[in-house]
Parts: sequence; C-alpha cells; structure tokens
Amino acid sequence: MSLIQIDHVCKQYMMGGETIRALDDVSLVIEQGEFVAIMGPSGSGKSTLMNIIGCLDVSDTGSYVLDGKAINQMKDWQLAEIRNRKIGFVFQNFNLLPRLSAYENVELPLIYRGMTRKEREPLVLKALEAVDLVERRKHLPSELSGGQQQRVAIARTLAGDPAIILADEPTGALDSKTGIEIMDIFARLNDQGRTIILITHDHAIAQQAKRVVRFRDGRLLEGV
Ligand SMILES: Nc1ncnc2c1ncn2[C@@H]1O[C@H](COP(=O)(O)OP(=O)(O)OP(=O)(O)O)[C@@H](O)[C@H]1O
Repeated sequence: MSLIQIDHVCKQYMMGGETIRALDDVSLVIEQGEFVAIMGPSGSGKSTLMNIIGCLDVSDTGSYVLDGKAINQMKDWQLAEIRNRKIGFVFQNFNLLPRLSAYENVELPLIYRGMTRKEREPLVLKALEAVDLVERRKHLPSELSGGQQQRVAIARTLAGDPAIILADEPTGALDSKTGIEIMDIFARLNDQGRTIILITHDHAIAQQAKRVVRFRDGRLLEGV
C-alpha cells in the first residue's frame, strides 16, 4: 500500500465569474520513505496540491488516500486530527514564536499533546540533535541565523514524529548556500527513513530531492 495515493483530483476556484482550474486531473503516488520535490512556477497549483496532501483542504473531485484512509470523506475535525498526528509542516518563514527559546519552540507541540516534561525532554533533545542544534537550544529565534531558525522549525516538526514532512518553499527565505544546507538536512532525515515532500519553484533546490514532480497550469508534467 502506498503512503499517498492521489487519483484524478480536481480543484477549482471561482474568481469574479471566471473558473480557475488550480488542479486539473492530478494523479500522484508517493511511497513511504520517498523524498519528492513538487516543482512549478508561481500559480501552477503547487500550494493547492500541498494543502490537499497536508489535509488542510479537500479536492472537489477525485480521491486522496493517505496511509490507507480515504481523506475526501472526512469531516473537518477528522482532518485536523490527521494533520496533528501524521503531518509535519515546515514553512518558508519558519513560524517560530519569538519569545520562546529554540528548545521551547520544539517543545510546544508536545505540550499541546499533553505530554509531561519528562516525556517531552528526550524527544526535544533528539529532534534538536537531528538538526545539530542542541548547543543553541537556549537561544531565541532572533539570536539564530535564518538557516538555524529553519532547523529549529524542522526539529519542531520532527519531535512530533510525523509520517510525512511537508515543506512549503523551505529555502525561500534563505541564501542559496544555506538553502542547500537545509536540503542536506532533509536528505539526512530521508536516509533515516522519513518521507519528505517539498514544494519549490527553485530548480536547483528541487534537484536535491530524489524525485522531482513537475507542475504547470494545474497539471503534472512528468515524474509520476
Ligand atoms: N483561494 C483562492 N481563490 C481563488 N483562486 C485561487 C485561490 N487559491 C489559489 N487560486 C488560484 O489557483 C491557481 C493555483 O494557485 P496555487 O497557489 O496553488 O499556485 P502555486 O503554484 O502554489 O503558486 P505560488 O508559487 O505563487 O504560491 C492560481 O491561478 C491561483 O490564482
């Protein structure tokens, strides 16, 4: 069974009487343990697909099965539960809380899950270790470089042990050298068995993934 199975998915938006086909009959299979880049120009539908894969939105037609569960039929609360348990999001602008240290930022989702301090600590340290940031755990985001902040964000995601890491332009706010370093971290996590899906418009970044899926005008071009 594939981790992600998307079949003939369509998503339209109405804008001032005009219909925009953001996703136009998209089918895509992603296996457990893959490292995939979804690449396309602005407006090609990447974010729309990302939102569907991340259970933030559902398609108009077609089907999406994630880890054996049919997502299309789910209610909002069920989608929220799947998101919390299975998906780790990484965003372009890091989304760290500025008044919390690196450690506390990574810890926060585990507090929301109701874990005790004792349960949280090894998970937080392990996640920070995975991105080589244990030493900087007491720093505030403002005391860290952009690349380090993104690594904290990746650690925050890892601590929750998600089935999939979904990264939306994770290198978009970084210079190209730092961007490649972030991709090296994803590659390392992938070597450890993590499934990673990232969306990007940057060809050089996409090439760092093991598989590139190209997108244009709401359609997949190759690599399916
Ligand atoms: N909520 C919305 N309402 C109307 N149109 C939308 C909405 N969201 C997206 N679209 C349109 O759907 C198409 C695909 O948008 P999408 O954001 O998925 O593209 P993208 O490839 O992620 O672009 P970018 O890289 O600029 O974020 C675009 O034409 C966009 O204008």
